[in-house]
Amino acid sequence: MSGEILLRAEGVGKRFGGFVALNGIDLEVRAGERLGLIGPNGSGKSTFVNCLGGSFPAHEGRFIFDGKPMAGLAPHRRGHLGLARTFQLPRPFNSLSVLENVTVPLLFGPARETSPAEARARAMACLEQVELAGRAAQHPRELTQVDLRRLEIARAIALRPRLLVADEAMAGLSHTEVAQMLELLFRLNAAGTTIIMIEHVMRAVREFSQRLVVFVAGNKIADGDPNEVLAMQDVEEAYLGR
Ligand SMILES: Nc1ncnc2c1ncn2[C@@H]1O[C@H](COP(=O)(O)OP(=O)(O)OP(=O)(O)O)[C@@H](O)[C@H]1O
Repeated sequence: MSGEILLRAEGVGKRFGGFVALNGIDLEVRAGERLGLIGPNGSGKSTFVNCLGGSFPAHEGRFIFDGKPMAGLAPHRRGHLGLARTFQLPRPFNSLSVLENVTVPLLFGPARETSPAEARARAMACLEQVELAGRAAQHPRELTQVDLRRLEIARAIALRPRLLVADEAMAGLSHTEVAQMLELLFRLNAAGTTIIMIEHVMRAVREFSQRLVVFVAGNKIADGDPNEVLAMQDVEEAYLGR
């Protein structure tokens, strides 16, 4: 099921002033894998994803994605290479329709050679994948929380990423909605997308992850089988606060 190494983080470190947000993180993700990344608030999960996506540079270490070092590449170039993410707080263009929200990145993003008609068709296919096609003409403010998160995923998968990082896609959703989002992420994974799930909803992480990584205070303290990792005493103490 899992293949070659798609992403390798080597000694990634990030400081904000004197504060160490990430401390020499080593991590490998295999193609096709479903990886869960958990940790208490402020443990560095989003900082790791921001460094990976190129929002800001790591102070030390490097990311190698699909065999290519990512240092110095702007976020849109990384998107072009097959990296995508969703954000904790969905940030759609509120003045555009749902369909336009997915079309625009295709027209003006790295794949801007796409014609408007092709972009529209591909955007519609993405909306179908996330079961939002029926709301294509609506505006984001008319969407429920779960549909906003579906839209966030549709925008992220528009460029057909090899790796999708879902950053707290379940936050604020009901039990049923969490199940629906899980089903969607499983489907994307089955279609070949490698997924890193950053999540506080433990039920979802347990069900989804083939492997679990734990960050605490900028350090990776565990990396392995989810049940074994969750049973580790320092994970319980640090993460679950016992
Ligand atoms: N741009 C920034 N400037 C200064 N400090 C920052 C910045 N971004 C993050 N931090 C700090 O780095 C630490 C790690 O934050 P990060 O958002 O990566 O944690 P997280 O594990 O994603 O937390 P959460 O689960 O709450 O989203 C926190 O102490 C945070 O305050």
